[in-house]
Amino acid sequence: MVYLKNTPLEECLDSYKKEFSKLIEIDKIEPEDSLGRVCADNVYATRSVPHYVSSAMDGYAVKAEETVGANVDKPVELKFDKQAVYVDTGDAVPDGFDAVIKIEDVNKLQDGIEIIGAAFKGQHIRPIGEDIVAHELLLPKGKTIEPMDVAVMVASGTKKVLVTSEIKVAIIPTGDEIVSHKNNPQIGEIVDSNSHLFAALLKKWGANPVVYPIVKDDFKALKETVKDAAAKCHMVLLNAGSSAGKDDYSSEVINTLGEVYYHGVAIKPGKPTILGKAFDKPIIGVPGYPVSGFIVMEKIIKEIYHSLMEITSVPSITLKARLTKPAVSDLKHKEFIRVKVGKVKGKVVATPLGRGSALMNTIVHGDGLLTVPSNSEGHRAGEDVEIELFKQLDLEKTIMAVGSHDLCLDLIAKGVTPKYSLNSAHVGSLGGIMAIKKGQAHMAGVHLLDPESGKYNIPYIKRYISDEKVYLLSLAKRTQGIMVQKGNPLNIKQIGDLTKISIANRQKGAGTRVLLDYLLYQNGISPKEISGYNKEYFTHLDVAAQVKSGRVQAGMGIYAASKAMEIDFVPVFEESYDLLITEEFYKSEGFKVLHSVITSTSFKQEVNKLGGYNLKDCGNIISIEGSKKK
Ligand SMILES: Nc1nc2c(c(=O)[nH]1)N[C@H]1C(S)=C(S)[C@@H](COP(=O)(O)OP(=O)(O)OC[C@H]3O[C@@H](n4cnc5c(N)ncnc54)[C@H](O)[C@@H]3O)O[C@H]1N2
Ligand code: MOO
Repeated sequence: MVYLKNTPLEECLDSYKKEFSKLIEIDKIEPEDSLGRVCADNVYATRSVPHYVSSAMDGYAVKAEETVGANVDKPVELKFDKQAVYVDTGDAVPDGFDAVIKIEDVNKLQDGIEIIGAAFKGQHIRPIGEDIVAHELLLPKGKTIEPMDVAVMVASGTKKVLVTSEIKVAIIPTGDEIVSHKNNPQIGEIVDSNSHLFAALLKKWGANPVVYPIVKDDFKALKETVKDAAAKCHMVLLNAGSSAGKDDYSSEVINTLGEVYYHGVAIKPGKPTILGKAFDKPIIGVPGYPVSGFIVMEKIIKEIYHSLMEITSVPSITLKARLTKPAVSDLKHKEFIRVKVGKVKGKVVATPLGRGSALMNTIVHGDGLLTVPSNSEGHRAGEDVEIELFKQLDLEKTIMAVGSHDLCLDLIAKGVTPKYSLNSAHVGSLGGIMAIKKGQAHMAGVHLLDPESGKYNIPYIKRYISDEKVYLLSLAKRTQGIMVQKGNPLNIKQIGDLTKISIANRQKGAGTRVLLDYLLYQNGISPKEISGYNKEYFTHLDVAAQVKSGRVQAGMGIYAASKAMEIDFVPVFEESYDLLITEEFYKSEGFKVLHSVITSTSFKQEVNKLGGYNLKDCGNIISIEGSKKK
């Protein structure tokens, strides 16, 4: 079967947008009801603000020329009514008066005031139109109305504002496996989260989403639903069924009702997007994977929506950052890579996150997008790139943690919020040490056993970080063990038992993998004797999930992960999970906040609730001097 074409994004958008005339329906509404709506015409002020000469302070209106020469040695006296009139802030300044002296700067007498300083003409006076002048342009056509826009319209006399009618966008979730979030999903069933994502985005943009009930993979049912949606809405989004699987009907349905212009856009994620037209309306097939859906909404649907509504797009917030890891890309697609951003040693750094189109967490925990154009193979680590931020970030208040993951880090993240935000990227203990060495992180979670000395972390830190002083904060002693299926049906008791079963392992450089290697070595077992030794997973929870699913019978990990996955645990070893900290971060305010969280009673209580941790040394810090440091 011939798969989809791969048309460049800009080419698709340019020609597709031209297919549709602008939506010219207009509502005339009161300004107070207009928040989030889009101006269908320029809005001009009908009244100046302020519309009379007013006092900016509580005090006395005076005539500037009568105050000339006043000083401490020669105070000037001004009589009430003719020379000085009391005014509150906002009061009209009487005719003939041209300055206001603040009440605290006058000495009140029986029949007037005494002043010890001259007032200049216009002092503390707000002239007519100081803020807004009648007939000036308040809001241009195409502007989305914000809270202060409502206020200026009301203040400057707008009685009715012309806004573009809210566009109705149909969202049709499809797929035999898709169920409502109100159901308890069975194996093979997937909760419809996309409809909620799309509806929320559309609402944020000011559109009116209409979510249809989930439609099964049935050509006729799908066709009827699209027909109904096109009759009732301005645009139709068909979700999933966009690729070329046996039950992927979106393209066929659109072609039957109208025409498919493009099937396959050269972007990643989002490749199988379908741009079509039926009944003169845009009918768009959005890919099923949630991140693909998000990118297609942001990069395609938003553009089309803005074009139909003649909305002026607000440019996104961008920032230059240095990549901590390579971001490779293929030549065929424009790729949108999610990244985390932080500031370490005065440099803004960005760490690429997982690429999977199903990974919603990369949007939730990510800070922005790195766009790699087609015809580019991407970027090397250390290159400066531009990041499009999801939201404004306070980089001075961001703590970058790169290294091994532990559930305690999530509790620390909760504890430092809202003063700071903890950004963590999981690259294993060794990856964390290297990130500290390269100045790409403030701290790294580490738990690496040195097989020769039997000591944790310090030998590795000394080996890899030789030219600077760093600090090691003891977080917890963690019980590492063998995670097994509930009830331990295979009666696994020790490392030797792993030779009889299949396991899931951690990635190279992960402390848990180093520990497994050490224990295998001590027991005289070669990794080759362990089935599944080369199956790599990035977190304890990933391994626990493999065990829970029954795909493997065991995996090394921490107690808390087995507890979270409701499987069983055979304790084997107590290891040190520490935080490696740069000197710069150690001396910062952020570290003080972090340390106070770690040593708080509430943090310790929460860690103890997770189980499998010993906190006797928690919070202790040692410094490690680089051997090459002069
Ligand atoms: N043989 C090929 N298969 C696929 C290709 C390909 O090139 N060749 N492309 C992959 C890419 S890339 C994407 S993206 C997806 C697009 O899939 P569809 O749009 O056809 O959607 P489905 O296959 O039905 O579902 C994919 C995935 O998304 C989940 N999904 C669907 N709807 C929802 C929803 N409402 N809420 C949450 N999640 C949803 C669905 O369960 C699947 O897991 O195709 C690849 N395949
Ligand atoms: O296009 Mo898919 O959206 O790459 O995952």
